[in-house]
Amino acid sequence: MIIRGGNLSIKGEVRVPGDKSISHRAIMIGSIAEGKTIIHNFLMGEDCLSTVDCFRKLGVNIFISDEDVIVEGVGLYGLKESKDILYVGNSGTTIRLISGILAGQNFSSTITGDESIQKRPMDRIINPLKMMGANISGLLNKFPPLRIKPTKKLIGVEYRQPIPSAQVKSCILLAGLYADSDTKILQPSMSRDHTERMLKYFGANIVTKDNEVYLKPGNKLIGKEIYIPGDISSAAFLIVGTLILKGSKLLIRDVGLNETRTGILDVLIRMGGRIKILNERNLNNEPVGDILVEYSELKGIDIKGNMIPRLIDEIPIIAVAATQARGTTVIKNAEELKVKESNRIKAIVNELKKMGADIEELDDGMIINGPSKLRPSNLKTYNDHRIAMSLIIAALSADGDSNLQEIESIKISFPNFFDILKSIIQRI
Ligand SMILES: O=C(O)C1=C[C@@H](OP(=O)(O)O)[C@@H](O)[C@H](O)C1
Ligand SMILES: C=C(OP(=O)(O)O)C(=O)O
Repeated sequence: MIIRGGNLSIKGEVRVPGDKSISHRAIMIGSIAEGKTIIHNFLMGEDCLSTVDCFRKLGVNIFISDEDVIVEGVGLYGLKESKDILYVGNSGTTIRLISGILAGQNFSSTITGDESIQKRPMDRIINPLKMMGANISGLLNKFPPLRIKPTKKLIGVEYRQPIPSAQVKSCILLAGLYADSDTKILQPSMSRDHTERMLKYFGANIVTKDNEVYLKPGNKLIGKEIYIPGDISSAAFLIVGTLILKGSKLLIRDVGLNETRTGILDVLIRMGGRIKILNERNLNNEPVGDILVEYSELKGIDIKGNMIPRLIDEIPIIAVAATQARGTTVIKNAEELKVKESNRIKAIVNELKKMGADIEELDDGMIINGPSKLRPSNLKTYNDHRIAMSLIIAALSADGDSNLQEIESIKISFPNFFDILKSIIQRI
């Protein structure tokens, strides 16, 4: 696809599609709750549709109409064995969270996904699930396909997470619902807490204190009505586009502002970004608000430590912002980026370098010196949605035509990305 950059600004008011993490959890927790769950503003991205497909295969009725989804929950013990292998497509969240639920069932399951999923590490869930008594194995004990068989009983676990992963935490908590004793998770630093919030909203006995989560199994989960806020990870591309394209100003309405996800806003504000939060409120146990952003002169900063899990998926687009910032941006402690849909450190460094950015790869991050005038280039997306959208924003700021290969992955998390962009981009 050709992206024509140069002399552009972003103007207007938009909503981004529903949050991907919360959409997955609404299907999963709705499926094992009793009664109906009605989900508004569900993300119709391919990853969340993979979750829908898996739970349908497990015998759950899920009805999709426009943006609403109705899940007829079957209760904790109402899932049925799937005749087919469960296929999660490109979705790490699906395979890791569903494994926690399947570990507690009295039937066997096999789960796999696309080429990228087959290379992503699953020992991080296999090990704690085994500590809980689960009968789970993977290829070389690490990779999909995962095979989960019934176990006599699951026991609660006290698990100290070696890395701050929300997918691993959620997997253990979902398995913990089926255990016959309490589960406690100690996180090295706080990762996104949507599972904890939603389980509580559905009636689970779950408490978070500092970086620790306690779950007492035994409560029934009861179906609910859920309004899913806009995905801050999708909003991030529009926010950075607005910050770096001269004369831009954008209002993004109804975005999820959960503190475990707003690292991107904290960092961009520290870089000098003019960003305001308006109309803050609560939607089914999740904070939501509007984000007003304007073109800004950015400066380089250091991004590391506990901040990383709060913006892990936004690092590629932060790298794009950093190429336009005065001074040096150093991103460290982000080695997790190497085991996402692609090696996102290598991917974004290679492609931004082609565009003329002064950027250096580190083992756990990158160093970017700015500002650089980016030039149009022939760019690869590594079949990774976040790399594709980050490069499109970079290409919009370059004078001339860039050519991007393999952009279909954008449908994973932001299916109407181009429609939204077209509605707010102005040629000047
Ligand atoms: O729990 C979730 O919904 C997610 C957690 C993060 O992964 P990790 O838990 O592997 O850090 C994130 O990168 C992913 O996009 C979604
Ligand atoms: C890493 C991501 O998702 P997942 O782990 O669910 O594939 C992402 O959306 O950036």
